[in-house]
Amino acid sequence: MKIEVFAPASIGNVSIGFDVLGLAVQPVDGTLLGDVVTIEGASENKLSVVGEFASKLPAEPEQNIVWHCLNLFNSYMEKRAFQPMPVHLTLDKKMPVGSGLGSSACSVVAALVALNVFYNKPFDDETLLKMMGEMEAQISGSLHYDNVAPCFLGGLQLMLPTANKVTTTLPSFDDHFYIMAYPGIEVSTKAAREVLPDSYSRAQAIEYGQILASFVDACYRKDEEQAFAIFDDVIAEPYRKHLLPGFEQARDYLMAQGGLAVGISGSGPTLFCICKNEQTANELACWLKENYLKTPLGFVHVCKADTNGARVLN
Ligand SMILES: Nc1ncnc2c1ncn2[C@@H]1O[C@H](COP(=O)(O)OP(=O)(O)O)[C@@H](O)[C@H]1O
Ligand SMILES: N[C@@H](CCOP(=O)(O)O)C(=O)O
Repeated sequence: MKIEVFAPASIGNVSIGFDVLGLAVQPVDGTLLGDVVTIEGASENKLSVVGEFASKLPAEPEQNIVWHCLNLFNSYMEKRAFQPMPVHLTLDKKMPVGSGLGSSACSVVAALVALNVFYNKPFDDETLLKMMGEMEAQISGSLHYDNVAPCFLGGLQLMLPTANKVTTTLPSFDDHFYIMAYPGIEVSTKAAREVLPDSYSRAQAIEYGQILASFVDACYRKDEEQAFAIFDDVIAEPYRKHLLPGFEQARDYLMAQGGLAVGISGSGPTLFCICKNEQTANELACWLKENYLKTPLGFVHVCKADTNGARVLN
């Protein structure tokens, strides 16, 4: 039996919900923007890494997060007195690393979903999410679910403060277009977390809470005007924007040309821009290709919300 699982790219934070809001996205042209993990039985555990961005990962398979996922999954199996089997995992690394597109989350989610399907789903979604969070924390230095949750479950996910339920799906603006512009340079999530202040003022806390609450309320009422009226990232963008060459100029241009909102996807350097109609999205995508990309590895995709999340391909 051979199982192939795809896990999509995501926008961490979505500007206004630092560590607590995330949206899965898929290009409208059908490109698979995400990682694919294939699993099959084998005589011993093995990980092969292929794909466009395979060379950007550690050469030793044991240092790949997919290998850590296998070990973690097997330890959960043993705790439940299930006997894990040796498997051959193949990671098709389609996602650039350190991109702000939730690249490590794609590998983590695809690997853990593939393992769970291979063993006929011994673990429920909540248990899998906890495993995914643990793996993401290992890479970025602290626990945040805003990439793994949308990547796994699809759509717009709001992380909850409760212990027994990690995330809930918000009604998203599914008709809108999300332009994703990856400039082709790397920004490490761990390093981009280290530039943030340890504490924020009372005024900043009030502003953050008010903007996020206003957006969530608007999602439920499909009130686009309220949702995007104030879409300011007061937690991360002011401290991270210097890591993204040309971000401020691009944001100002895109907003002046009809973008509804512009922000840093995850910890960057990918920029996202939300548009109401496809023609504007295509025009702004062309401008970003010419003005925001820094190396030949960069790309721009016009996307929609991916409401499916991780899925078996075959
Ligand atoms: N399968 C994998 N996918 C992505 N990164 C991986 C993987 N395995 C190990 N890594 C390492 O984890 C780190 C991921 O960096 P990070 O900035 O968190 O990426 P991203 O923001 O794109 O998720 C890099 O040092 C990378 O070498
Ligand atoms: N909330 C995190 C999101 C990181 O996303 P990534 O795609 O850059 O890994 C943060 O902003 O640190």
